[in-house]
Amino acid sequence: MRPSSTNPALRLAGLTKTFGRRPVVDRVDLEVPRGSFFGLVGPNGAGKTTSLSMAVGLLRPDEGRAEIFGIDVWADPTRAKQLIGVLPDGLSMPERLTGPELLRFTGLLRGMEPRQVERRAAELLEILELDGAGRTLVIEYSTGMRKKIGLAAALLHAPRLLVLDEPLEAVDPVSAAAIKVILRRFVRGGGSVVFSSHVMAVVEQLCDHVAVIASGRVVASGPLAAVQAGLSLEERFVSLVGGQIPEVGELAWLSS
Ligand SMILES: Nc1ncnc2c1ncn2[C@@H]1O[C@H](COP(=O)(O)OP(=O)(O)OP(=O)(O)O)[C@@H](O)[C@H]1O
Repeated sequence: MRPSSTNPALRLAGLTKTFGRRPVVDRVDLEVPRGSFFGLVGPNGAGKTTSLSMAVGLLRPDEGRAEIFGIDVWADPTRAKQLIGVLPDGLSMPERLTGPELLRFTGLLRGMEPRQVERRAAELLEILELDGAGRTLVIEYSTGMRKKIGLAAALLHAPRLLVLDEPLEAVDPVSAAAIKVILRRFVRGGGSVVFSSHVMAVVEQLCDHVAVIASGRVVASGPLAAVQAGLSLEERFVSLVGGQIPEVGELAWLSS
């Protein structure tokens, strides 16, 4: 099975999710072109994680569609999920396994050949500097180590699209550099990446496309330079989202 050659890597159309009475994702339309490095930014609670969860088949939308290379994620999840690697927020994964065991488990679940799993797992553990923790259970991992093993699990089957929720959060600078190298190489090799981040500098450094989401709506989307509109991404973000630095003068008790 080959993904159709004309469809974007990811297309969200009218994606909507309501919790309680409030739509937290409100008719989101988004296109991630194939071969792009796509950044999704937005304030806390904007709906990034909820959108990405619906996009990859982890959370059922109330309305709208999510397509991966033209395949409807909710109508044909098996085909769609073969094409993606996902690093979800919060990362629920089997924790009473070591890193190598977790990758073996993931690879075999994906139907991979055991020797291929071993080979790729060893390479990923080494480049992500997790090989020294070969006997440590994932439950004992630090937050950054969990991100890294989650990323390794997402990469193992060589997907065509990576969907990553804050992949660099809590990751040390050396590992962050390794992750950036891996992701750039993945895109150079024809893969597509969409990731959420709060770090505008990282998005500017890595991405060729970006979307800004606020209160569940996409307020800007397209090639990075077009969205920036001559400003830094941070300035543009603040102007789009309408943020103001809050008054903190009342916290007098913080002064000694
Ligand atoms: N399961 C849930 N039940 C009720 N409300 C939820 C649920 N999941 C998310 N929300 C709400 O939906 C809104 C969007 O949350 P979401 O996690 O998608 O935002 P986000 O943009 O990823 O935020 P952050 O940048 O802080 O991670 C928030 O107001 C959140 O409280």
